[in-house]
Amino acid sequence: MVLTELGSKIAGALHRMTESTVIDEEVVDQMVKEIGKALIESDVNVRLVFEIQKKIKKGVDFEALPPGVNKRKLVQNVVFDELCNMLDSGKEPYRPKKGRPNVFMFVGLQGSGKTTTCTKMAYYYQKKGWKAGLVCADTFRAGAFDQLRQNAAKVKVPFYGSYTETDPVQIAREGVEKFKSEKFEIIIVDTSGRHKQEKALFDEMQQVYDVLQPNEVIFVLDGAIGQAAKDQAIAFRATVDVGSVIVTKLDGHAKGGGALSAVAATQCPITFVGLGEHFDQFQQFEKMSFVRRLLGMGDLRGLAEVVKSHGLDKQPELMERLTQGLFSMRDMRDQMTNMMKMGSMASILEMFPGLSHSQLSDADGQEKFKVFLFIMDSMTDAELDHPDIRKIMNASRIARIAKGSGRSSREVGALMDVFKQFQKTFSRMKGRMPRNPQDMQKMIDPRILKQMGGAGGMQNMMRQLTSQFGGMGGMGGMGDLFGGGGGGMG
Ligand SMILES: Nc1nc2c(ncn2[C@@H]2O[C@H](COP(=O)(O)OP(=O)(O)OP(=O)(O)O)[C@@H](O)[C@H]2O)c(=O)[nH]1
Repeated sequence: MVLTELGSKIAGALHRMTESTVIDEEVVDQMVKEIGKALIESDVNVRLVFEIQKKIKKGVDFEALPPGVNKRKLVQNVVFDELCNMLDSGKEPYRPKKGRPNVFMFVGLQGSGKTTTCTKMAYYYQKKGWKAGLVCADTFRAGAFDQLRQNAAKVKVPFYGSYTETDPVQIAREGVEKFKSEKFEIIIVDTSGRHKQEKALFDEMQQVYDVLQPNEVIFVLDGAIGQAAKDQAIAFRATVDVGSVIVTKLDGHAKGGGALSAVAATQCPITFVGLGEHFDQFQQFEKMSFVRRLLGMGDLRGLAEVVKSHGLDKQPELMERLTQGLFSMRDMRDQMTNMMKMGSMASILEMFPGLSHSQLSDADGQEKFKVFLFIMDSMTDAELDHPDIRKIMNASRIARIAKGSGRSSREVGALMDVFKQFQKTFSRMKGRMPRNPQDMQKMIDPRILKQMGGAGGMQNMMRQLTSQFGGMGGMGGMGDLFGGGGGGMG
């Protein structure tokens, strides 16, 4: 889970603020204090935290507000914006281009997760239909060749390396030339992360860089180091032209907020984050999506990507029913089976509005899901297909299912709770998503609409969203998120 603790603390502070009967300066001050404390605990630089606090307070200057403004919404929006600003590097990373070679050189200290991340990125692009290849130019660490080769084999990405060649520059050049000649589009070069001396490491990096002239140098950074990330990023950038950063190990590390904000402060865009050891525990980093997930607001864009990359959008019947708010236990079983194939559940669940800070997010989703699948295997067809299984559940059914699956009645109850959450999420989708820009316009607060550049700006945004989700059902618009018509996640 991405920074669960930080997210739930900030979301908690916001929630307490919105629950107050009157929203005045005192209430906002308390919320700002709590948010600051949560950020500092996540190792965000103290000075930056003070700045954020000041900006939030300035942004919610009640005295300057015209009457009738919804203070709760305003405060929420200001906090959201300031968190996004904290993660904004202000620079755009290199965007690979289809149909031509895009060479990425990975740099980073040993143990940062560089080799794993090379594989994750190759796999990420391969799943999206790009022709990706991996080159091992780490000749210093004895096991590096085998590690990358085995990783590459696991995700079925072509690999280039040499057991015998000791010159990293030579291998990098040969590997990249080979992949270029075979019309590979994403060519990823893993370089060494350690040397006897730091200078030797930086010299080697520079030599590989000079020869390859990569399209982008990606600096891989361990998120667990918190705000110390700033010095590391600056040191690497002083040697090679680092274009972007991938922050790893954001799963379960309390200091992740510090690392992310520190990197942004160096004006290096973060492109992806690593969320576990699995090759698909890897997500594109986009500040607004990230903050939405952090605060438990869900992330439609990320969800759309997952839906698409796992072919869920190609199950029209299911999608049609989901968008009508119909969701049976069998549907949940099918989806859990699909999701099990993808590694940890946590990163998927946090994309669901309302599930982000749920009981499932903290625990190891995989293990819990296995138990749930055992339990569902002991249900009858009538139970699995019932439009609302909770209506027919009673003590004797629960006891029968528990006995049949070898689990406890409490675990059957927990499954029913999770089912309720899924059902709630999907029923919220029902009929909520507008099908065209005009409908959407009516739903949006006029001040926010103004910020979006008025009706024209919003239509532009809708068009962008349509093209983003366009391949998912052919009908266009976010209403097609799940391939069906009319639904949405509001
Ligand atoms: N929890 C977690 N572990 C990760 C993540 N990324 C990598 N790791 C683990 O971190 C450890 C080091 O990763 P490597 O990929 O071998 O690191 P490296 O930077 O290539 O190391 P050198 O080759 O020695 O330079 C491995 O155990 C990885 O499984 C992540 O996002 N989350």
